[in-house]
Amino acid sequence: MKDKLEAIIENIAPSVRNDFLSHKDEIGDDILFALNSSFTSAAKGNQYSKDALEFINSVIDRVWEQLNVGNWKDVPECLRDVFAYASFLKAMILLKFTLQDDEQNLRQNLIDTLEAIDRGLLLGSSNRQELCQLASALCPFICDASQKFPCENFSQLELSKRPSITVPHLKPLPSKECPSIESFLVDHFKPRRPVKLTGCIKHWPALTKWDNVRYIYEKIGPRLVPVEIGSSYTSSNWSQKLMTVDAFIKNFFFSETEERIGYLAQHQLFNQIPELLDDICEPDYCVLSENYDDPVGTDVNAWFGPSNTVSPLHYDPKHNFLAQVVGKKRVFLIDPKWSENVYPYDDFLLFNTAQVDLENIDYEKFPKFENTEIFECILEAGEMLYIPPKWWHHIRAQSVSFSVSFWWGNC
Ligand SMILES: O=C(O)CCC(=O)C(=O)O
Ligand SMILES: [Fe+2]
Repeated sequence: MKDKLEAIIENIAPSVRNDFLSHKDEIGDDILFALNSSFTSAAKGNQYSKDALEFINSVIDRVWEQLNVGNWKDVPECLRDVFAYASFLKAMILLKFTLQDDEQNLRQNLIDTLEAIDRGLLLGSSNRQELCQLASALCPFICDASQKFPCENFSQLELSKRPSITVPHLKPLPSKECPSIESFLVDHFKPRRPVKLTGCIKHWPALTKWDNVRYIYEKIGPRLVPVEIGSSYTSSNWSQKLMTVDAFIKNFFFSETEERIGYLAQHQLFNQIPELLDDICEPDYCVLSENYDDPVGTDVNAWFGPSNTVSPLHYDPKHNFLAQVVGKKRVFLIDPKWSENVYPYDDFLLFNTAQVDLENIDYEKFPKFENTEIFECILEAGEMLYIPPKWWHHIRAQSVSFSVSFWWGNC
């Protein structure tokens, strides 16, 4: 194992160094000095590495503070690059310790190393390929092959115990079996009409693999991911925390005492762990676009959680396929022509979220909602829901659920 890890670092370290040296003008002299000297000590792997670790930690702390100032979209790219370089160097230094250290500290050192890499991937923007490669090489050494789980498959876990909510004026959403791209274009994409599609993702390996607890544990268990905690993002008890997938599953799927809901929601898991892309496939319909002159990619997000996660009524600006891989979800959809009836928040952060809560509708406060037409659909594993841009949707998981969303269409 040590030889393999050593070889990987030797192989990718020079390209990381070349990368930050080529950006030296944007990085600034003091940070460049810190990165360079950390690199030199880490490469030597001698007793100076402890100082190098402190040094690089201070760079990481400093950049982390700067990353947390203001709005995320305004953060300069170069700061995120520096965060990635520093994270890689921290991982390199920690791995050098690991390679010199005795077996006793080995696993903990590897866990700390992977945490540094994942933080680099979550907040940084450079050297993604190198960080991903190192992370996936570390994972098998951290997983415990003798780990026991309370059940083999997620779908064996008890179904939702909460009473289902009552919503008036429900209409069932139409469903189609794998239409041609042409008929999907004419009947749904152009007129922006939602539909449930069956038979389109049945070839995905994820459909059989992701229900298996051991598969998920071995593939992504040690990885650090953002988890939303609380009943929904509009509630006052809501927070976000970074934790490993393993801890997330233990605390929020298997624990009998945990009352709170945890949700790995709207996370670009496939950018962080690209090997998961082998298990899924972008739907062919995503070739459709509203503007072919200015191609933009598809945003792929993971939504993984226990029963009863709720995404409250909101809309998104792009076309969306929500593909259900494990478990089932109940979805409510409302045409944008009824937007006034759902009382969108005024707040600039929540402008795409409705004040009307479908879990508990307050008709006195929101009288116009009474006459709103609502489509309902139960999305089962193997099915895919087309949600057109600006369509309001409220989604509640009725079991453990793993979905993948594709936001696409360039509008
Ligand atoms: O599945 C969910 O909880 C929400 C999904 C969603 O809002 C989306 O894909 O845009
Ligand atoms: Fe959404």
